[in-house]
Amino acid sequence: MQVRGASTAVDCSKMKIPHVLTIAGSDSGAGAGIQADLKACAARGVYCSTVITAVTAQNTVGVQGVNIVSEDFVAEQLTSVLSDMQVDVVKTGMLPSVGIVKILCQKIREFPVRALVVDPVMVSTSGDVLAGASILPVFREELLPMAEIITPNLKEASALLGCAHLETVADMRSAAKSLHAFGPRNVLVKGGDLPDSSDAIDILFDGDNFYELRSPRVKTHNTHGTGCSLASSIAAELAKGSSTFSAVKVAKRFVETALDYSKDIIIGNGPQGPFDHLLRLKSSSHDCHRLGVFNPSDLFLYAVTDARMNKKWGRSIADAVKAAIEGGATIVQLREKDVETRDFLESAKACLEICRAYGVPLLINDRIDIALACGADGVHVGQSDMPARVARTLLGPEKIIGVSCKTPAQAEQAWIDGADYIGCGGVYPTNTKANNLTVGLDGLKTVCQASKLPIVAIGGIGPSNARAVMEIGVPSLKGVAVVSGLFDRECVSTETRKLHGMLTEARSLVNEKKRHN
Ligand SMILES: Cc1ncc(COP(=O)(O)OP(=O)(O)O)c(N)n1
Ligand SMILES: Cc1nc(C(=O)O)sc1CCOP(=O)(O)O
Ligand SMILES: [Mg+2]
Repeated sequence: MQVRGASTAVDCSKMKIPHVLTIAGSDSGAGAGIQADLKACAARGVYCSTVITAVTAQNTVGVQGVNIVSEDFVAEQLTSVLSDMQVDVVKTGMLPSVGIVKILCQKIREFPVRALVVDPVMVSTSGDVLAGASILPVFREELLPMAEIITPNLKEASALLGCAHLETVADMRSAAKSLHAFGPRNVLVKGGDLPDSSDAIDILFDGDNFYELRSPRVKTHNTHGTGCSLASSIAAELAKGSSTFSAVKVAKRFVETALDYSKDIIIGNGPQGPFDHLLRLKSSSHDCHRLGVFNPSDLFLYAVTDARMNKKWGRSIADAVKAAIEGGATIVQLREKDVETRDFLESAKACLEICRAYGVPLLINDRIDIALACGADGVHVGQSDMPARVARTLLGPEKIIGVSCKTPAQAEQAWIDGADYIGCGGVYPTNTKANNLTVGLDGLKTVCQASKLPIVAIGGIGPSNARAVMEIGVPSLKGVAVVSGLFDRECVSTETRKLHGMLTEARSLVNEKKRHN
Protein backbone atom coordinates (compact mmCIF):
# COMPACT_ATOMS: atom_id res chain seq x y z
CA MET A 1 0.00 0.00 0.00
CA GLN A 2 1.35 3.41 -0.87
CA VAL A 3 1.21 6.27 1.58
CA ARG A 4 0.43 9.78 0.55
CA GLY A 5 2.94 12.44 1.57
CA ALA A 6 2.02 15.32 3.88
CA SER A 7 -0.50 17.67 2.34
CA THR A 8 0.38 21.36 2.38
CA ALA A 9 -2.74 23.31 1.51
CA VAL A 10 -5.38 21.79 3.82
CA ASP A 11 -6.92 23.91 6.57
CA CYS A 12 -6.84 21.66 9.67
CA SER A 13 -9.91 23.29 11.25
CA LYS A 14 -12.04 21.91 8.41
CA MET A 15 -13.26 18.35 8.16
CA LYS A 16 -11.69 15.94 5.67
CA ILE A 17 -14.20 13.43 4.40
CA PRO A 18 -13.14 9.99 3.15
CA HIS A 19 -12.71 10.08 -0.62
CA VAL A 20 -12.80 7.30 -3.21
CA LEU A 21 -11.88 7.97 -6.81
CA THR A 22 -13.41 5.48 -9.21
CA ILE A 23 -11.94 5.01 -12.67
CA ALA A 24 -14.45 3.06 -14.72
CA GLY A 25 -16.93 3.10 -17.58
CA SER A 26 -20.27 4.90 -17.64
CA ASP A 27 -23.38 2.68 -17.78
CA SER A 28 -26.31 4.56 -19.31
CA GLY A 29 -28.68 2.21 -17.47
CA ALA A 30 -26.93 3.23 -14.22
CA GLY A 31 -26.92 -0.30 -12.80
CA ALA A 32 -23.17 -0.80 -12.99
CA GLY A 33 -19.98 1.15 -13.73
CA ILE A 34 -19.44 4.72 -12.62
CA GLN A 35 -23.09 5.14 -11.66
CA ALA A 36 -23.07 2.08 -9.37
CA ASP A 37 -19.82 3.28 -7.83
CA LEU A 38 -21.28 6.70 -7.09
CA LYS A 39 -24.38 5.22 -5.48
CA ALA A 40 -22.44 2.64 -3.45
CA CYS A 41 -20.06 5.30 -2.14
CA ALA A 42 -22.96 7.61 -1.31
CA ALA A 43 -24.70 4.79 0.54
CA ARG A 44 -21.50 4.01 2.45
CA GLY A 45 -21.05 7.68 3.38
CA VAL A 46 -17.92 8.65 1.45
CA TYR A 47 -17.20 11.18 -1.27
CA CYS A 48 -16.72 9.73 -4.75
CA SER A 49 -15.00 11.38 -7.70
CA THR A 50 -15.06 9.82 -11.16
CA VAL A 51 -12.68 9.30 -14.06
CA ILE A 52 -14.54 7.92 -17.07
CA THR A 53 -12.72 5.48 -19.34
CA ALA A 54 -15.58 4.63 -21.70
CA VAL A 55 -19.17 5.58 -22.30
CA THR A 56 -21.43 2.60 -22.84
CA ALA A 57 -24.94 2.47 -24.25
CA GLN A 58 -26.39 -0.14 -21.96
CA ASN A 59 -29.64 -1.32 -20.40
CA THR A 60 -31.01 -4.39 -18.65
CA VAL A 61 -30.89 -6.34 -21.93
CA GLY A 62 -27.18 -5.83 -22.66
CA VAL A 63 -24.51 -3.49 -24.00
CA GLN A 64 -25.53 -1.85 -27.27
CA GLY A 65 -22.44 0.32 -27.78
CA VAL A 66 -19.07 1.32 -26.31
CA ASN A 67 -17.20 4.56 -26.91
CA ILE A 68 -13.71 4.50 -25.40
CA VAL A 69 -12.37 7.79 -24.04
CA SER A 70 -8.94 8.78 -25.40
CA GLU A 71 -5.91 7.95 -23.26
CA ASP A 72 -4.91 11.62 -23.10
CA PHE A 73 -8.29 12.59 -21.78
CA VAL A 74 -8.28 9.81 -19.17
CA ALA A 75 -4.87 11.15 -18.08
CA GLU A 76 -6.27 14.68 -17.88
CA GLN A 77 -9.20 13.59 -15.71
CA LEU A 78 -6.85 11.67 -13.39
CA THR A 79 -4.53 14.64 -13.00
CA SER A 80 -7.44 16.99 -12.32
CA VAL A 81 -8.74 14.91 -9.43
CA LEU A 82 -5.56 13.42 -7.98
CA SER A 83 -3.61 16.69 -7.96
CA ASP A 84 -6.29 18.55 -6.03
CA MET A 85 -8.83 16.50 -4.14
CA GLN A 86 -7.11 14.42 -1.38
CA VAL A 87 -8.13 11.02 -2.69
CA ASP A 88 -7.80 8.25 -0.10
CA VAL A 89 -8.52 5.19 -2.21
CA VAL A 90 -8.64 4.56 -5.97
CA LYS A 91 -11.04 1.89 -7.21
CA THR A 92 -10.81 0.58 -10.76
CA GLY A 93 -13.59 -0.80 -12.95
CA MET A 94 -13.63 -1.01 -16.77
CA LEU A 95 -10.11 -0.29 -18.06
CA PRO A 96 -10.62 -0.90 -21.77
CA SER A 97 -7.08 -0.50 -23.16
CA VAL A 98 -3.47 -1.23 -22.27
CA GLY A 99 -2.69 2.49 -22.60
CA ILE A 100 -5.35 3.43 -20.04
CA VAL A 101 -4.01 0.88 -17.53
CA LYS A 102 -0.48 2.20 -18.01
CA ILE A 103 -1.61 5.81 -17.53
CA LEU A 104 -3.45 4.87 -14.34
CA CYS A 105 -0.36 3.14 -12.90
CA GLN A 106 1.79 6.13 -13.78
CA LYS A 107 -0.65 8.60 -12.18
CA ILE A 108 -0.86 6.57 -8.97
CA ARG A 109 2.92 6.59 -8.78
CA GLU A 110 2.86 10.35 -9.31
CA PHE A 111 0.03 10.99 -6.82
CA PRO A 112 0.19 8.15 -4.24
CA VAL A 113 -3.01 7.12 -2.44
CA ARG A 114 -3.63 4.98 0.66
CA ALA A 115 -4.97 1.99 -1.26
CA LEU A 116 -5.88 0.72 -4.69
CA VAL A 117 -8.88 -1.59 -5.13
CA VAL A 118 -8.85 -3.41 -8.48
CA ASP A 119 -12.08 -4.89 -9.79
CA PRO A 120 -10.73 -6.56 -12.95
CA VAL A 121 -13.84 -5.98 -15.06
CA MET A 122 -13.71 -7.88 -18.33
CA VAL A 123 -17.18 -9.06 -19.23
CA SER A 124 -20.55 -7.44 -18.38
CA THR A 125 -23.29 -9.43 -16.62
CA SER A 126 -24.97 -9.69 -20.03
CA GLY A 127 -21.85 -11.41 -21.43
CA ASP A 128 -20.51 -8.45 -23.45
CA VAL A 129 -16.74 -7.98 -23.52
CA LEU A 130 -15.65 -4.74 -21.80
CA ALA A 131 -11.88 -5.31 -21.82
CA GLY A 132 -10.16 -7.80 -24.11
CA ALA A 133 -7.44 -10.34 -23.39
CA SER A 134 -4.79 -7.84 -24.59
CA ILE A 135 -4.93 -6.06 -21.22
CA LEU A 136 -4.05 -9.19 -19.22
CA PRO A 137 -0.24 -8.81 -19.30
CA VAL A 138 -0.29 -5.19 -18.08
CA PHE A 139 -2.81 -6.14 -15.40
CA ARG A 140 -0.52 -8.90 -14.17
CA GLU A 141 2.73 -6.98 -14.42
CA GLU A 142 1.83 -3.41 -13.46
CA LEU A 143 -1.63 -3.00 -11.91
CA LEU A 144 -2.07 -6.04 -9.64
CA PRO A 145 1.21 -5.53 -7.75
CA MET A 146 0.01 -2.05 -6.74
CA ALA A 147 -3.33 -3.27 -5.37
CA GLU A 148 -4.36 -3.58 -1.73
CA ILE A 149 -7.07 -5.95 -2.91
CA ILE A 150 -8.33 -7.38 -6.21
CA THR A 151 -11.90 -8.67 -6.56
CA PRO A 152 -12.21 -11.00 -9.58
CA ASN A 153 -15.27 -13.15 -10.19
CA LEU A 154 -14.76 -16.76 -11.32
CA LYS A 155 -14.40 -15.87 -15.02
CA GLU A 156 -12.04 -12.97 -14.35
CA ALA A 157 -9.90 -15.09 -12.02
CA SER A 158 -9.50 -17.80 -14.65
CA ALA A 159 -8.79 -15.18 -17.37
CA LEU A 160 -6.10 -13.54 -15.23
CA LEU A 161 -4.53 -16.91 -14.52
CA GLY A 162 -5.02 -18.24 -18.03
CA CYS A 163 -6.53 -21.39 -16.57
CA ALA A 164 -9.67 -23.47 -17.05
CA HIS A 165 -13.04 -22.64 -15.43
CA LEU A 166 -13.21 -22.52 -11.66
CA GLU A 167 -15.97 -24.79 -10.45
CA THR A 168 -15.45 -25.54 -6.79
CA VAL A 169 -14.47 -23.77 -3.57
CA ALA A 170 -11.16 -25.65 -3.75
CA ASP A 171 -10.57 -24.15 -7.25
CA MET A 172 -11.33 -20.69 -5.82
CA ARG A 173 -8.81 -21.14 -3.01
CA SER A 174 -6.12 -22.26 -5.37
CA ALA A 175 -6.90 -19.35 -7.77
CA ALA A 176 -6.75 -16.86 -4.89
CA LYS A 177 -3.32 -18.15 -3.92
CA SER A 178 -2.01 -18.03 -7.51
CA LEU A 179 -3.38 -14.51 -8.03
CA HIS A 180 -1.75 -13.39 -4.79
CA ALA A 181 1.59 -14.30 -6.35
CA PHE A 182 1.10 -11.42 -8.83
CA GLY A 183 1.57 -9.02 -5.94
CA PRO A 184 -1.74 -7.72 -4.56
CA ARG A 185 -1.88 -7.76 -0.75
CA ASN A 186 -5.30 -9.46 -0.72
CA VAL A 187 -7.35 -11.44 -3.21
CA LEU A 188 -11.13 -11.81 -3.02
CA VAL A 189 -12.38 -14.43 -5.47
CA LYS A 190 -16.15 -13.98 -5.76
CA GLY A 191 -18.13 -17.18 -6.12
CA GLY A 192 -21.47 -15.66 -7.12
CA ASP A 193 -21.54 -17.84 -10.25
CA LEU A 194 -20.46 -21.04 -8.50
CA PRO A 195 -22.68 -23.85 -9.79
CA ASP A 196 -24.89 -25.83 -7.39
CA SER A 197 -24.44 -23.57 -4.39
CA SER A 198 -27.33 -22.22 -2.37
CA ASP A 199 -24.88 -19.88 -0.63
CA ALA A 200 -22.91 -16.96 -2.06
CA ILE A 201 -19.36 -18.03 -1.22
CA ASP A 202 -16.37 -15.71 -1.59
CA ILE A 203 -12.78 -16.62 -0.76
CA LEU A 204 -10.48 -13.99 0.73
CA PHE A 205 -6.75 -14.75 0.82
CA ASP A 206 -4.35 -12.36 2.56
CA GLY A 207 -1.15 -14.24 1.81
CA ASP A 208 -1.32 -16.23 5.06
CA ASN A 209 -4.91 -17.19 5.67
CA PHE A 210 -7.94 -18.13 3.65
CA TYR A 211 -11.33 -16.81 4.79
CA GLU A 212 -14.49 -18.40 3.44
CA LEU A 213 -17.20 -15.72 3.47
CA ARG A 214 -20.59 -17.32 3.11
CA SER A 215 -24.06 -15.89 2.98
CA PRO A 216 -27.40 -17.16 1.77
CA ARG A 217 -27.80 -16.43 -1.96
CA VAL A 218 -30.48 -13.77 -2.52
CA LYS A 219 -32.92 -15.06 -5.14
CA THR A 220 -33.31 -12.14 -7.55
CA HIS A 221 -32.59 -11.10 -11.14
CA ASN A 222 -31.64 -7.64 -9.95
CA THR A 223 -27.92 -8.32 -9.71
CA HIS A 224 -26.54 -6.02 -12.42
CA GLY A 225 -23.70 -3.99 -10.90
CA THR A 226 -23.09 -6.12 -7.80
CA GLY A 227 -19.36 -6.49 -8.59
CA CYS A 228 -18.84 -2.74 -9.07
CA SER A 229 -20.85 -2.00 -5.94
CA LEU A 230 -18.93 -4.52 -3.82
CA ALA A 231 -15.54 -3.17 -4.91
CA SER A 232 -16.68 0.43 -4.35
CA SER A 233 -18.02 -0.44 -0.91
CA ILE A 234 -14.70 -2.09 -0.01
CA ALA A 235 -12.93 1.06 -1.23
CA ALA A 236 -15.32 3.19 0.84
CA GLU A 237 -14.63 1.24 4.03
CA LEU A 238 -10.87 1.40 3.41
CA ALA A 239 -11.18 5.16 2.89
CA LYS A 240 -12.92 5.38 6.28
CA GLY A 241 -9.94 3.61 7.85
CA SER A 242 -11.14 0.01 8.18
CA SER A 243 -8.80 -2.95 7.88
CA THR A 244 -9.12 -4.79 4.59
CA PHE A 245 -10.72 -7.77 6.29
CA SER A 246 -13.48 -5.75 7.92
CA ALA A 247 -13.91 -3.63 4.77
CA VAL A 248 -14.66 -6.83 2.85
CA LYS A 249 -17.06 -8.13 5.50
CA VAL A 250 -19.00 -4.87 5.77
CA ALA A 251 -19.08 -4.38 1.98
CA LYS A 252 -20.36 -7.92 1.42
CA ARG A 253 -23.05 -7.44 4.01
CA PHE A 254 -24.05 -4.12 2.49
CA VAL A 255 -24.45 -5.56 -1.02
CA GLU A 256 -26.41 -8.57 0.29
CA THR A 257 -28.74 -6.31 2.23
CA ALA A 258 -29.29 -4.03 -0.79
CA LEU A 259 -29.93 -7.08 -3.00
CA ASP A 260 -32.42 -8.48 -0.53
CA TYR A 261 -34.14 -5.12 -0.24
CA SER A 262 -34.31 -4.77 -4.06
CA LYS A 263 -35.14 -8.35 -4.95
CA ASP A 264 -38.62 -7.58 -6.24
CA ILE A 265 -38.15 -4.16 -7.86
CA ILE A 266 -38.83 -3.90 -11.60
CA ILE A 267 -36.63 -1.72 -13.82
CA GLY A 268 -36.34 -2.62 -17.51
CA ASN A 269 -37.39 -5.67 -19.51
CA GLY A 270 -34.04 -7.47 -19.67
CA PRO A 271 -32.89 -10.52 -17.74
CA GLN A 272 -30.71 -8.64 -15.26
CA GLY A 273 -32.07 -5.58 -13.48
CA PRO A 274 -30.19 -3.11 -11.26
CA PHE A 275 -30.61 -2.97 -7.51
CA ASP A 276 -31.25 -0.08 -5.19
CA HIS A 277 -28.19 1.07 -3.24
CA LEU A 278 -29.91 3.78 -1.27
CA LEU A 279 -32.18 1.50 0.72
CA ARG A 280 -31.09 3.16 3.92
CA LEU A 281 -32.74 6.41 2.91
CA LYS A 282 -36.01 4.53 2.89
CA SER A 283 -35.47 2.34 5.93
CA SER A 284 -35.85 3.24 9.59
CA SER A 285 -35.09 6.84 10.41
CA HIS A 286 -33.43 5.53 13.58
CA ASP A 287 -30.50 4.51 11.41
CA CYS A 288 -29.23 8.06 11.15
CA HIS A 289 -28.64 8.09 14.92
CA ARG A 290 -26.60 4.92 15.06
CA LEU A 291 -23.28 4.99 16.78
CA GLY A 292 -21.04 3.67 14.04
CA VAL A 293 -18.85 0.64 13.46
CA PHE A 294 -18.59 -2.02 16.17
CA ASN A 295 -15.46 -1.71 18.24
CA PRO A 296 -14.41 -4.99 19.96
CA SER A 297 -12.98 -3.05 22.88
CA ASP A 298 -16.58 -2.11 23.75
CA LEU A 299 -16.86 -5.66 25.15
CA PHE A 300 -14.57 -4.76 28.07
CA LEU A 301 -17.29 -4.39 30.71
CA TYR A 302 -20.56 -5.64 29.30
CA ALA A 303 -23.60 -4.99 31.51
CA VAL A 304 -26.57 -7.33 30.99
CA THR A 305 -29.81 -6.26 32.70
CA ASP A 306 -32.31 -8.50 34.46
CA ALA A 307 -35.95 -7.56 35.09
CA ARG A 308 -36.25 -9.71 38.22
CA MET A 309 -33.24 -8.06 39.85
CA ASN A 310 -34.41 -4.57 38.97
CA LYS A 311 -37.80 -5.34 40.47
CA LYS A 312 -36.22 -6.72 43.63
CA TRP A 313 -34.20 -3.53 44.14
CA GLY A 314 -37.04 -1.22 43.04
CA ARG A 315 -35.26 0.21 40.01
CA SER A 316 -36.50 0.91 36.51
CA ILE A 317 -34.51 -0.63 33.66
CA ALA A 318 -33.46 2.86 32.59
CA ASP A 319 -32.17 3.72 36.09
CA ALA A 320 -30.19 0.48 36.20
CA VAL A 321 -28.68 1.15 32.78
CA LYS A 322 -27.74 4.74 33.64
CA ALA A 323 -26.06 3.64 36.88
CA ALA A 324 -24.08 0.90 35.10
CA ILE A 325 -22.86 3.31 32.45
CA GLU A 326 -21.89 5.87 35.08
CA GLY A 327 -19.88 3.13 36.79
CA GLY A 328 -17.99 2.39 33.55
CA ALA A 329 -20.02 -0.18 31.57
CA THR A 330 -18.79 -0.11 27.98
CA ILE A 331 -21.79 -1.83 26.35
CA VAL A 332 -25.29 -2.66 27.59
CA GLN A 333 -27.64 -5.53 26.79
CA LEU A 334 -31.31 -5.44 27.79
CA ARG A 335 -32.10 -9.01 28.80
CA GLU A 336 -35.68 -8.60 29.94
CA LYS A 337 -37.23 -12.05 29.79
CA ASP A 338 -40.53 -11.47 31.58
CA VAL A 339 -41.54 -8.03 30.42
CA GLU A 340 -44.56 -7.31 28.22
CA THR A 341 -43.56 -6.37 24.68
CA ARG A 342 -45.13 -2.91 24.86
CA ASP A 343 -43.38 -2.09 28.15
CA PHE A 344 -40.12 -3.54 26.88
CA LEU A 345 -40.24 -1.27 23.83
CA GLU A 346 -40.85 1.82 25.95
CA SER A 347 -37.98 0.94 28.32
CA ALA A 348 -35.71 0.15 25.38
CA LYS A 349 -36.39 3.59 23.88
CA ALA A 350 -35.60 5.27 27.21
CA CYS A 351 -32.41 3.21 27.61
CA LEU A 352 -31.35 4.01 24.06
CA GLU A 353 -31.58 7.72 24.79
CA ILE A 354 -29.34 7.24 27.84
CA CYS A 355 -26.86 5.09 25.94
CA ARG A 356 -26.69 7.56 23.05
CA ALA A 357 -26.01 10.39 25.50
CA TYR A 358 -23.00 8.47 26.83
CA GLY A 359 -21.88 7.00 23.48
CA VAL A 360 -22.39 3.42 24.75
CA PRO A 361 -23.87 0.79 22.37
CA LEU A 362 -27.21 -0.75 23.36
CA LEU A 363 -28.05 -4.32 22.38
CA ILE A 364 -31.30 -6.23 22.87
CA ASN A 365 -31.33 -9.85 24.03
CA ASP A 366 -33.27 -12.28 21.79
CA ARG A 367 -35.81 -9.74 20.46
CA ILE A 368 -34.95 -8.61 16.93
CA ASP A 369 -38.37 -6.94 16.74
CA ILE A 370 -37.63 -4.72 19.75
CA ALA A 371 -34.17 -3.88 18.39
CA LEU A 372 -35.67 -2.84 15.06
CA ALA A 373 -38.53 -0.94 16.62
CA CYS A 374 -36.37 1.15 18.95
CA GLY A 375 -33.35 1.46 16.63
CA ALA A 376 -30.94 -0.23 19.07
CA ASP A 377 -27.37 -0.85 17.96
CA GLY A 378 -27.85 -4.60 17.71
CA VAL A 379 -28.91 -7.87 19.31
CA HIS A 380 -27.52 -10.80 21.24
CA VAL A 381 -28.85 -14.23 20.25
CA GLY A 382 -28.25 -17.73 21.59
CA GLN A 383 -28.09 -21.12 19.91
CA SER A 384 -31.85 -21.61 20.16
CA ASP A 385 -32.84 -18.05 19.22
CA MET A 386 -33.22 -16.50 15.78
CA PRO A 387 -30.21 -17.72 13.73
CA ALA A 388 -27.56 -15.01 13.41
CA ARG A 389 -27.62 -15.11 9.60
CA VAL A 390 -31.37 -14.42 9.61
CA ALA A 391 -30.89 -11.67 12.19
CA ARG A 392 -28.23 -10.19 9.92
CA THR A 393 -30.61 -10.13 6.96
CA LEU A 394 -33.28 -8.46 9.07
CA LEU A 395 -31.00 -5.94 10.76
CA GLY A 396 -28.71 -5.00 7.88
CA PRO A 397 -24.95 -4.85 7.58
CA GLU A 398 -24.11 -2.37 10.31
CA LYS A 399 -25.96 -3.53 13.40
CA ILE A 400 -24.01 -5.40 16.02
CA ILE A 401 -24.83 -9.10 16.38
CA GLY A 402 -23.52 -11.23 19.24
CA VAL A 403 -23.97 -15.01 19.46
CA SER A 404 -23.65 -17.29 22.50
CA CYS A 405 -21.16 -20.11 21.84
CA LYS A 406 -19.82 -22.89 24.00
CA THR A 407 -17.70 -24.70 21.39
CA PRO A 408 -15.22 -23.85 18.61
CA ALA A 409 -17.69 -25.23 16.03
CA GLN A 410 -20.38 -22.82 17.20
CA ALA A 411 -17.83 -19.98 17.12
CA GLU A 412 -16.91 -20.85 13.53
CA GLN A 413 -20.58 -20.90 12.54
CA ALA A 414 -21.17 -17.51 14.21
CA TRP A 415 -18.36 -16.05 12.16
CA ILE A 416 -19.71 -17.56 8.94
CA ASP A 417 -23.17 -16.22 9.77
CA GLY A 418 -21.87 -12.66 9.99
CA ALA A 419 -21.82 -12.15 13.77
CA ASP A 420 -19.64 -9.42 15.27
CA TYR A 421 -18.75 -11.03 18.59
CA ILE A 422 -19.25 -14.14 20.70
CA GLY A 423 -20.51 -14.47 24.26
CA CYS A 424 -18.81 -17.55 25.74
CA GLY A 425 -19.92 -19.23 28.97
CA GLY A 426 -20.91 -20.19 31.52
CA VAL A 427 -17.42 -19.68 32.74
CA TYR A 428 -18.63 -20.32 36.31
CA PRO A 429 -21.93 -21.66 37.63
CA THR A 430 -24.70 -19.07 37.69
CA ASN A 431 -28.14 -18.71 39.25
CA THR A 432 -29.19 -16.13 36.66
CA LYS A 433 -29.74 -18.55 33.78
CA ALA A 434 -31.44 -21.85 34.56
CA ASN A 435 -29.79 -25.14 33.52
CA ASN A 436 -26.80 -23.40 32.03
CA LEU A 437 -23.88 -25.64 31.11
CA THR A 438 -20.61 -24.49 32.71
CA VAL A 439 -17.62 -24.61 30.35
CA GLY A 440 -15.06 -23.34 32.88
CA LEU A 441 -11.89 -21.38 32.17
CA ASP A 442 -10.61 -24.24 30.00
CA GLY A 443 -13.72 -24.24 27.82
CA LEU A 444 -13.47 -20.45 27.50
CA LYS A 445 -9.82 -20.69 26.49
CA THR A 446 -10.55 -23.35 23.88
CA VAL A 447 -13.24 -21.21 22.24
CA CYS A 448 -11.09 -18.06 22.44
CA GLN A 449 -8.17 -19.80 20.76
CA ALA A 450 -10.36 -21.08 17.94
CA SER A 451 -12.44 -17.95 17.35
CA LYS A 452 -11.95 -15.44 14.57
CA LEU A 453 -14.39 -13.13 16.37
CA PRO A 454 -13.82 -11.12 19.56
CA ILE A 455 -15.18 -12.76 22.71
CA VAL A 456 -16.81 -11.66 25.93
CA ALA A 457 -16.87 -14.17 28.81
CA ILE A 458 -20.12 -14.66 30.76
CA GLY A 459 -21.49 -16.66 33.67
CA GLY A 460 -20.88 -16.21 37.39
CA ILE A 461 -18.30 -13.49 36.86
CA GLY A 462 -17.71 -10.79 39.48
CA PRO A 463 -14.91 -9.01 41.36
CA SER A 464 -13.67 -12.27 42.93
CA ASN A 465 -12.87 -14.02 39.65
CA ALA A 466 -12.79 -11.40 36.85
CA ARG A 467 -9.02 -11.22 37.05
CA ALA A 468 -8.64 -14.99 36.58
CA VAL A 469 -10.86 -14.79 33.52
CA MET A 470 -8.87 -11.97 31.90
CA GLU A 471 -5.61 -13.70 32.77
CA ILE A 472 -6.26 -16.55 30.33
CA GLY A 473 -4.53 -13.98 28.12
CA VAL A 474 -5.93 -15.03 24.73
CA PRO A 475 -6.10 -11.91 22.50
CA SER A 476 -9.64 -12.59 21.27
CA LEU A 477 -10.97 -12.28 24.85
CA LYS A 478 -11.98 -8.65 25.16
CA GLY A 479 -13.90 -8.51 28.43
CA VAL A 480 -16.57 -9.88 30.72
CA ALA A 481 -20.37 -9.77 30.67
CA VAL A 482 -22.07 -9.58 34.04
CA VAL A 483 -25.65 -9.71 35.30
CA SER A 484 -26.00 -10.37 39.04
CA GLY A 485 -22.55 -9.04 39.91
CA LEU A 486 -23.78 -5.59 38.82
CA PHE A 487 -27.55 -5.61 39.08
CA ASP A 488 -28.32 -7.87 42.05
CA ARG A 489 -26.56 -5.33 44.26
CA GLU A 490 -27.66 -2.31 46.23
CA CYS A 491 -25.57 0.22 44.31
CA VAL A 492 -25.11 -0.60 40.62
CA SER A 493 -22.69 2.24 39.84
CA THR A 494 -20.41 1.35 42.78
CA GLU A 495 -20.27 -2.33 41.77
CA THR A 496 -19.63 -1.46 38.15
CA ARG A 497 -16.86 0.97 39.08
CA LYS A 498 -15.21 -1.64 41.31
CA LEU A 499 -15.28 -4.26 38.57
CA HIS A 500 -14.04 -1.77 35.97
CA GLY A 501 -11.03 -1.03 38.17
CA MET A 502 -10.22 -4.72 38.56
CA LEU A 503 -10.55 -5.38 34.85
CA THR A 504 -8.29 -2.45 34.05
CA GLU A 505 -5.67 -3.81 36.44
CA ALA A 506 -5.97 -7.31 34.99
CA ARG A 507 -5.62 -5.96 31.47
CA SER A 508 -2.46 -4.05 32.41
CA LEU A 509 -0.97 -7.21 33.93
CA VAL A 510 -1.75 -9.24 30.82
CA ASN A 511 -0.22 -6.53 28.59
CA GLU A 512 2.82 -6.34 30.83
CA LYS A 513 3.28 -10.12 30.60
CA LYS A 514 2.99 -9.94 26.82
CA ARG A 515 5.68 -7.27 26.67
CA HIS A 516 8.05 -9.49 28.66
CA ASN A 517 7.42 -12.60 26.54
C1 LIG B 1 -22.96 -11.51 26.20
C2 LIG B 1 -23.92 -12.62 26.31
N1 LIG B 1 -23.48 -13.86 26.17
C3 LIG B 1 -24.34 -14.90 26.28
C4 LIG B 1 -25.67 -14.68 26.51
C5 LIG B 1 -26.64 -15.80 26.57
O1 LIG B 1 -27.55 -15.77 25.48
P1 LIG B 1 -28.55 -17.00 25.24
O2 LIG B 1 -27.74 -18.22 25.13
O3 LIG B 1 -29.45 -16.65 24.14
O4 LIG B 1 -29.36 -17.04 26.58
P2 LIG B 1 -30.35 -15.93 27.12
O5 LIG B 1 -29.56 -14.77 27.60
O6 LIG B 1 -31.27 -15.53 26.01
O7 LIG B 1 -31.05 -16.61 28.23
C6 LIG B 1 -26.09 -13.36 26.65
N2 LIG B 1 -27.37 -13.05 26.90
N3 LIG B 1 -25.19 -12.35 26.54
C1 LIG C 1 -27.26 -14.78 30.37
C2 LIG C 1 -26.21 -15.79 30.55
N1 LIG C 1 -25.69 -16.52 29.52
C3 LIG C 1 -24.78 -17.38 29.90
C4 LIG C 1 -24.08 -18.31 28.99
O1 LIG C 1 -23.35 -19.18 29.47
O2 LIG C 1 -24.23 -18.14 27.80
S1 LIG C 1 -24.51 -17.35 31.56
C5 LIG C 1 -25.65 -16.14 31.75
C6 LIG C 1 -26.00 -15.53 33.05
C7 LIG C 1 -24.94 -14.62 33.56
O3 LIG C 1 -25.39 -14.03 34.69
P1 LIG C 1 -24.46 -13.79 35.94
O4 LIG C 1 -23.47 -12.75 35.56
O5 LIG C 1 -25.42 -13.30 36.98
O6 LIG C 1 -23.85 -15.10 36.30
MG1 LIG D 1 -31.28 -15.93 24.00
